[in-house]
Amino acid sequence: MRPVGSKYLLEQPLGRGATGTVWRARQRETAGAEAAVPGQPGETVAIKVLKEELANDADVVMRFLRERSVLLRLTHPNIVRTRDLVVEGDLLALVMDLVDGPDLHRYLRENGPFTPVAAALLTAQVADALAASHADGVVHRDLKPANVLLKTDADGQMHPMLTDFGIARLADSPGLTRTHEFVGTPAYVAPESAEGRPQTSAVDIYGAGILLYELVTGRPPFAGGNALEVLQRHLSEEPRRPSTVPEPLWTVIERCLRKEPAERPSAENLARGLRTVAAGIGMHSTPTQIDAALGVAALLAPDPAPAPVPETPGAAGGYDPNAPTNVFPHTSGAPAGAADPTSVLPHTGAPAGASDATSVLPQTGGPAGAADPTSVLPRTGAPDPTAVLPPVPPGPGGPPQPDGPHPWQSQLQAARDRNEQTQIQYLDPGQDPLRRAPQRHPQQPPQQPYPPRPEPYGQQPPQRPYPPQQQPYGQHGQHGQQQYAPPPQQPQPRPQPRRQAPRQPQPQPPQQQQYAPQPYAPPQPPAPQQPQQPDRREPREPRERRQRSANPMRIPGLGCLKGCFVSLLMLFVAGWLVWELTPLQDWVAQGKGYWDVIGDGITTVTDWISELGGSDPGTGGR
Ligand SMILES: Nc1ncnc2c1ncn2[C@@H]1O[C@H](COP(=O)(O)OP(=O)(O)OP(=O)(O)O)[C@@H](O)[C@H]1O
Repeated sequence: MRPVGSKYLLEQPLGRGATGTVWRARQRETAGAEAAVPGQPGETVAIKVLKEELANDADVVMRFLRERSVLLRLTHPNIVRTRDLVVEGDLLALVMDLVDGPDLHRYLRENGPFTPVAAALLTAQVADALAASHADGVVHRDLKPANVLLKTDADGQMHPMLTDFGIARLADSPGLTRTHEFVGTPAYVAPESAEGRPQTSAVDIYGAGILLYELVTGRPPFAGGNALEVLQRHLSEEPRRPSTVPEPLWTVIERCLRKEPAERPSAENLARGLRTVAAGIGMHSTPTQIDAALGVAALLAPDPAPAPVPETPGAAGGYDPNAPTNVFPHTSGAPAGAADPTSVLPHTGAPAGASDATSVLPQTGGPAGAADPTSVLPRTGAPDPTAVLPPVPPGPGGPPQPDGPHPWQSQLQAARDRNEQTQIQYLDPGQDPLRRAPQRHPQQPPQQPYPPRPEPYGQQPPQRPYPPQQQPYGQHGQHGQQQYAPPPQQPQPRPQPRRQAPRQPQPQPPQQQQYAPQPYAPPQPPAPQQPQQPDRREPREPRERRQRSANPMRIPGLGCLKGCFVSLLMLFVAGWLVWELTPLQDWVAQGKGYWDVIGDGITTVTDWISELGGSDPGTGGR
């Protein structure tokens, strides 16, 4: 068991993420006044120990200190509370409430998608948490199922708890993002983050839209392919409505996933809209509730003053001068200088004497032209591509100076260039040189050069096989958060056939029947496929089944049993013919040896020749 500071003992790792490892830990002593929750000796907590490379980054340490008061004061029933922040030597750790339950990512993997009602109600609570944090000026920026923990309360209900607030921002380091390419998860990244445009709290709404989509379908809308391809899809592809998503819920998802941040709803309106939808798509919805759900678009007004994300880590406000004294209580045993604020902060270039925590998230961006270092794609129209990486004052131990474009910039630019150069041309099959070659199967009609791509969501992961009366999420119209949470004592049954369902798609009754029988149009057919997927392979022609030879006498290379048998038969017959038709029998009877027989044969032939010569002397004498 490893101590963290003087107050905590790490007991057991709970999981590892991109930014660190989360441990189950125990409190040794009550923390000091600097902690938001002093805790009691023996209490169990969760501690996220940030990766060494983060802890060793002076810029990260500075922001860790600067934002501590923001993180510590962020409290909401759907936010995992940060109790304390520990800086000790080269260790940075966040002490949190321990949430005894799986994260949504794991839960989805193990239980399959949620019903639309359940997904809407769950996401509404996540939106509540976002509304609270946005009101406080804090943008999460890494919203994804893995960052939503499911907490089981005393009455056995589960609630979503948003965690990892501030971590994405802590990980925003020019040095780190240059060497580690990307902070964030491509499947959940908003287009403006991907492109390096200024970010606001609307990035969290985009994340909530992706999360909601994944809850009802089992997968995020833009997934598959490498990270770069996924980012491109965020930028250019419109999400399509899967047939299992009811229309009002799709209205919400679609609004959250708008490419233009200003068109996305505020977190507060999102929560309200989702509850309205949940009430109107249930099995027992009243006509009024159904009408309200169908008109949900009117509720989804954007945030008139979205919380901005500071563009440059070094330029965001200043640090709390009180913070070091609050945060370094455990450093007595640390190596000299390592945790000393005076040895860390000067390298960061942070303006000295900056004020309180509210200044951590300034209302204005950083220097013009600078962009968020977590941006992975170049800002459109930025005069200087290196502007993606803001200047960082050099200093011993400080992050390295940027000296060129971000690796992602070059990669994406190259990919874009490739895309622009590639012209899709549809060839007449008769003109296609590849098709002019002799055809193996001339009887087959020529195929289309680009057959339509199969609908990727055509095979939706199966929904939970709850009969309606067991649907824990189907009880709509009762807005209490307790209403839809699945009781953990009754783990969702997952009969074997469900697991196999994706491989053996069964004709299923439309999912909508389960929760919204009346108002919705029948599932729409998938939108026609854009023809710009040139790299889709044509489906392979089914191979002809190998057939056994119809000719029983065929001896392929004498390699088979039949061949051997026939060869033996032929040898036997040949042997018999030799025995019968040659003087072999006489020779054997006379006991002659092989060479005697040969010698006799030669003598016979020469005698016969000389006889021939002697019997026709006249011929020879003429
Ligand atoms: N407060 C907590 N209580 C209990 N378990 C937690 C807590 N916070 C995180 N975990 C668990 O720890 C594991 C790792 O969490 P972490 O946040 O590091 O992962 P991640 O979100 O995938 O990574 P990252 O956000 O750094 O990219 C997860 O499985 C999560 O369920």
